[in-house]
Amino acid sequence: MASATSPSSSIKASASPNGTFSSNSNYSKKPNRISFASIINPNPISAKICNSNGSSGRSGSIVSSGLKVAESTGIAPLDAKDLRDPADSGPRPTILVSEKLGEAGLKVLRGFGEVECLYNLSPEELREKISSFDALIVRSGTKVTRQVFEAAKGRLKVVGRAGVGIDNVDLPAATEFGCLVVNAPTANTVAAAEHGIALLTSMARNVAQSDASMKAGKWERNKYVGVSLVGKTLAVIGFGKVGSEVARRAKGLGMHVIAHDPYAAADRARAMSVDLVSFHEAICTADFISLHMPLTPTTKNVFNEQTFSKMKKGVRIINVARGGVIDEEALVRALDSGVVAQAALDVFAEEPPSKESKLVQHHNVIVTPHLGASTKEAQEGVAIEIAEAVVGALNGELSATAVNAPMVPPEILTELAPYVVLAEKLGRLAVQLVAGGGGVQSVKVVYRSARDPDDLDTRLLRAMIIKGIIEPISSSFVNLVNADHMAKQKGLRISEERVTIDSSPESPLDSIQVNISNMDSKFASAGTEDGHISIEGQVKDGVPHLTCVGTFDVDVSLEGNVILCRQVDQPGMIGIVGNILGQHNVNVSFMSVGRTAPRKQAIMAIGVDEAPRKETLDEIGNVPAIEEFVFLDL
Ligand SMILES: NC(=O)C1=CN([C@@H]2O[C@H](COP(=O)(O)OP(=O)(O)OC[C@H]3O[C@@H](n4cnc5c(N)ncnc54)[C@H](O)[C@@H]3O)[C@@H](O)[C@H]2O)C=CC1
Ligand SMILES: O=C(O)C(=O)COP(=O)(O)O
Repeated sequence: MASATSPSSSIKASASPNGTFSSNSNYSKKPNRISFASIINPNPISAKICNSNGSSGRSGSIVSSGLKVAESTGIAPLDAKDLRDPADSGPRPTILVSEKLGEAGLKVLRGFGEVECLYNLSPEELREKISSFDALIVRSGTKVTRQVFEAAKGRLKVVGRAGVGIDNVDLPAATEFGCLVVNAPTANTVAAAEHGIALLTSMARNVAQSDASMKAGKWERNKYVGVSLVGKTLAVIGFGKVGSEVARRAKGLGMHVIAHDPYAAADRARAMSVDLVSFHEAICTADFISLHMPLTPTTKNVFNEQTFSKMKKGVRIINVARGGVIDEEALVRALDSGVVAQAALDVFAEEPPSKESKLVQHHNVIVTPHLGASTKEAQEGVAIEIAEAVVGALNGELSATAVNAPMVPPEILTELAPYVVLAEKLGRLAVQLVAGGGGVQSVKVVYRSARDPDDLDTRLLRAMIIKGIIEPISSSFVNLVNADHMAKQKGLRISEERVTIDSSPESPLDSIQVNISNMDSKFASAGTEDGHISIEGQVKDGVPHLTCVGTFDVDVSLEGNVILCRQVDQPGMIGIVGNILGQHNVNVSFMSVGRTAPRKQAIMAIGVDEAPRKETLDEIGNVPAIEEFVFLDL
C-alpha cells in the first residue's frame, strides 16, 4: 500500500512557526499587505486586495483581470469618480498625507480612500498613527525611518514621495517590509531648475542683500556691484532632469556650460552643446557650480575642505539639490577665506537649519527654505503624479515610478501575466514535493523561449517563484518588492538559465522549469538522475499547466489542486482512481498519464477542484497498483 504523502501534514510539523500550514493562496490570511501576485493573477477569486481587518475591501471589479491591471500600469490620468466601484462596500484604504499636498492630488486620493491630512506630526506621533494607514504620502520634511515601518506592523503598503528625492525614506527598510516606495520624478523638474536660475542670477547681482539694505533705509549702490554671467563657465554637477534644464537656461544667459555626471549619456550633453567633464575638471575650471545630484552615500559631503581647496578662487556655488552633499562647516571656512565668493542655498543638511547657523547668517550667502519645488504649477503636478501612483499601487498595479521594485512596462506585464501565475504555482508545487517541506537552499530556474535572452525580463517571474517557494513553508509575506531580500534572508539561492529554443517568438516563453537541488522528494518520481526535484510548466490558452514531473511528461491544468500518482501502467487505472474520487464527491477537472514505456511505470496527474479528505486519499493509496502518490495544494 502506498501511503498518502500530504504536504500539509509534514510541513505543519516542521516549518511553520505558528504550527499551522499556511495554505496561502487565500491572501486574506495575510491581511496587511498588498500582494502583487494576487494582483496579476487572472483568477478573479484570488485577485483581491486585503484590508487591515482581513476582509478584501477591493475585489474583482477593479483588479479582477491581470490584463486590465497591466493595461493601466502606465500612469494614465484618473478621474476620481471612476476610482472605486460604487457596489464595493468594503472598507476603503486609508491614506495619511503628512505634508502639504496640492488639492488636485487630494481629490484623486479622496475618490479612492479615506484621506487624513496631518501636517507637522512629530516622529513619535507618526509612529503612533502609522499602523492605521495603508499608504503614507510625504514630501521632504517627513523622515520615514525603519522605526516607522516597524510601527506600521505590516499595514503600510505604499509610501508616496510627492517629489523627487527619496533620501528621507529608509529604502532598505521599506524593501524588507515589502512596502512599495513610489515618487513623483517629473512634475517639479522645471520648478527646481527655475529656482536654480533664480538663485544664480540673484546671487550674482546681490538682489537679496540689496533688498534687505533698502528695506533698512539704505541706498548702497557701490556696495552691491555684482558679477556678470555672460561668458562665465557654469559647472552643472548631476546632469539629470533638473541639471540639464538648468544647463539649457544657463546657455540662454550666454554662459559656457560644462557638466559632470558619471552616468549621463555623452550624446545627450553634446546635443545641448554641454561638455561632459571629470569631477576634477568641473570644480577646478568653473566660475559657478550648480549642484543637481541626489544625496547618496557617495555624494554625501562630496563638497568638502579638500574639494573647496581645488576650486578657482572666487567661485560661486548654487545648491538646489540636497544640503547633505556639502560639508557645511567647510563651506563656511571657504567663504571666510574667500575661496568661495558666494553661495546660494535652497537646501540644508538639517532642515530647518538652526537659527544660529553660521552658514545661513553669512553675509555672502543667500538662502531660501527649500523652495525649489514650490510653484503652484509644480505642486499641483506633483500632487496628481503621486496620487495616481499611490492609487495605482494600492490597486496592485506595478508602478512606473517605483523606487524599490522593478518597473515593468505595461506591454511586458500583459504578456507575462499568465506566466507570473505559472511561476508562483510551480514554486508552490516544487516546495511541497520536498521531503519534510523545508530546508530548500538552492533553486535553479530554466526558462525556455524562442526569444533572445535579452528580451526576457525574468524579475517578475523569479519573484513569484520565490513567493511560491517561501510562503507555503513560513509565515513570511513575499511580494515583488521584497522577494530577492526574503530569498537572501532565508539562505535561498536562485539561479536562472535562459535557453533559446526553436519555436514561435510570439509568446515570451515556452516553458518554465523549477529545479530544487540536492533535496529528497516525498514523491520519488519527481526526482531526476542528478538528484534534483524537477517540475516544468507551460501556459496553454492562457492557463498554466504542469507539463513535466521529474522525467515524466504529464499535462494537467494548474487551476485547482493536483494529485500525482505513480503506478504500474495497466488498463483501468484512470477508472479506478476516478471512481474513488467520484464516490467521495471530489470533482476531477483534468487527468493526464505520462509513462516511461507501455505496461511499465506511469505517472497520473489528476486535477481536482476540492481537497480530498484523508479517507479518500487512503483509499487511493490502497489501490495495489499505486506505488506512491502525493496531494499538492495549490
Ligand atoms: N530643492 C528642491 O526643492 C528640489 C530638489 N531636487 C533635488 O535635485 C536633485 C536632482 O533631481 P533630478 O534632476 O530630478 O534627478 P535625476 O535623477 O534626474 O538627476 C540626478 C542626476 O545626478 C546624477 N548623479 C548621481 N550621482 C552623481 C555623482 N556622484 N556626481 C554627479 N552626478 C551624479 C545622476 O546620474 C542623474 O543624472 C535631487 O537631489 C532632488 O532631490 C529636485 C526637485 C526639487
Ligand atoms: O522633489 C524634491 O526632491 C524636493 O526636494 C522637493 O521637496 P518638497 O516636496 O518641496 O519638500
